[in-house]
Amino acid sequence: MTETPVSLADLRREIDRIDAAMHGLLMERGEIISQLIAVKRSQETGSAFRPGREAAMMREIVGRHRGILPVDIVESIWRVIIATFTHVQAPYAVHGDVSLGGAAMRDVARFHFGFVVPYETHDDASDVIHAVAASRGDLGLVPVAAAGAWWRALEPAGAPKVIARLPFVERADHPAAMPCYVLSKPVDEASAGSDIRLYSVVLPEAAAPAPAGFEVTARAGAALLISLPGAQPVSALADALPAATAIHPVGSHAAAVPHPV
Ligand SMILES: O=C(O)C(=O)C[C@]1(C(=O)O)C=C[C@@H](O)C=C1
Repeated sequence: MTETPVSLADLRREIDRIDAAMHGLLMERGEIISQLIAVKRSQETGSAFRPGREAAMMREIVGRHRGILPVDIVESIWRVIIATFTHVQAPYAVHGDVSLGGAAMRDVARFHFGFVVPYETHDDASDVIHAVAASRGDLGLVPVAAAGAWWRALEPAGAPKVIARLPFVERADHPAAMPCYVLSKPVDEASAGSDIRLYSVVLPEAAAPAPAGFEVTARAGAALLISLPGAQPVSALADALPAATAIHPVGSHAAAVPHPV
């Protein structure tokens, strides 16, 4: 017996059913976010961002993804959902440092935060840090490779800190690939996801060698930005750098999600 081929109309009815279900679920998600706003207000203070939670969600989503839909789209859709629902909880803007290219920075901002969240450009990291510091709860985007010792402005206790590193999902052909740090006014480490802590280190002189066994994420003369995995205590850094004139925590971020996992 030959099977009756499924008609185009039947397939489109299936697509309509799935789209209606997805839209319904998104609206239901919105209702949960309304409840979450009330719970967060009563339990906590400060910013709505939970970058550690966001990284864990991306890990789950990328880990279970299968099929013909490119993982880029899945990542982008959920980034926009999460960023937009964060904006619904408490409006914020994203400030991008365009010193390494406006197009690449815009791609990073739009891919991860969508179009509802306002995006403003700045000529350098220092301007971004000022904008974040002067805001109620805005985010800054600074390329990891930005010039100068920009991270030194994050040293004072009340100054903005690194709370995430983008892209969350690490793969060779990422569509918004420029590595960037996300800055915000200080949040607690648990919220940021503390897989990797960042330290600003100042060596006694510009020519001094970087400490062996530590990942130097950025360097400008004597100023270093060092990434310390969660397992490595900061005392190890201090021990390796007896001559350092300063070691300051400047934030933390979740480890990237590798893809394929
Ligand atoms: O889980 C939370 O605390 C939320 O605010 C929800 C949510 C989301 O939309 O899933 C939004 C913002 C946070 O950064 C993390 C997740």
